[in-house]
Amino acid sequence: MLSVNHLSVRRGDQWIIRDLSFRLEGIRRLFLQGEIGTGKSTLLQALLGFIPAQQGEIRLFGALCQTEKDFRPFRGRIGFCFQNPDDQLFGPTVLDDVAFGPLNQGLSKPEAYTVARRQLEKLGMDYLKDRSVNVLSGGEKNFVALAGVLAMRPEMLLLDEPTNGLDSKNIKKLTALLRDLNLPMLIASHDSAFTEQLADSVLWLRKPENG
Ligand SMILES: Nc1ncnc2c1ncn2[C@@H]1O[C@H](COP(=O)(O)OP(=O)(O)OP(=O)(O)O)[C@@H](O)[C@H]1O
Repeated sequence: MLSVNHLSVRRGDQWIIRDLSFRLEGIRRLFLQGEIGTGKSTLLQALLGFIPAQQGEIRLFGALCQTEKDFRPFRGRIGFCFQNPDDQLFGPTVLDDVAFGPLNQGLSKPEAYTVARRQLEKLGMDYLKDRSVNVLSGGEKNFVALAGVLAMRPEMLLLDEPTNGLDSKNIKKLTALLRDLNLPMLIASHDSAFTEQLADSVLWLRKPENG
């Protein structure tokens, strides 16, 4: 489903990821951990082709992805939540935002809005549906961004710090929700309790030698 072989990624004049290899197969939850700045977000973005890799191989669903164009057909099959949900919410309302993905996938307007409403209900967020995305709290934004991603029925999830802005009750809710999804997922998280609850395995990132 996802395989990474000897991947190296540079940002500016610094190597951020050096010679990294791993695979994500089956219904597994692989967590990315490491100190701040060790490249967790960089890796997730490289896996979607948003940041180019200098060396190594990324395969999505078996296909070798090298240029940005190679990644495009797979982005609709992979649900990605950015570390900052403001980077992916554009509304205007919560319901419009969640319906945007299904509309883009070719559903009719009534179908897309039905899917969006159901997804918000599943997350217990339907009470937000008519609100502007600009007035949501940080935690609400996280859940709405996740609803938008799940409404597209992804085959794999890449989540960047999904517990940011959530209180313990909502971290529990998110944990249960992700466990019930039965999807392969790669999750960057600094939250050790959340990781312990969900991770099948953990990949530790370290700062590479630069020079
Ligand atoms: N656009 C950029 N240009 C140059 N360097 C960048 C850029 N974006 C990030 N970096 C650097 O790349 C390194 C890795 O950043 P990244 O955000 O991937 O780390 P992270 O492990 O996700 O960190 P955190 O745990 O704080 O979220 C950091 O040193 C960061 O300063």
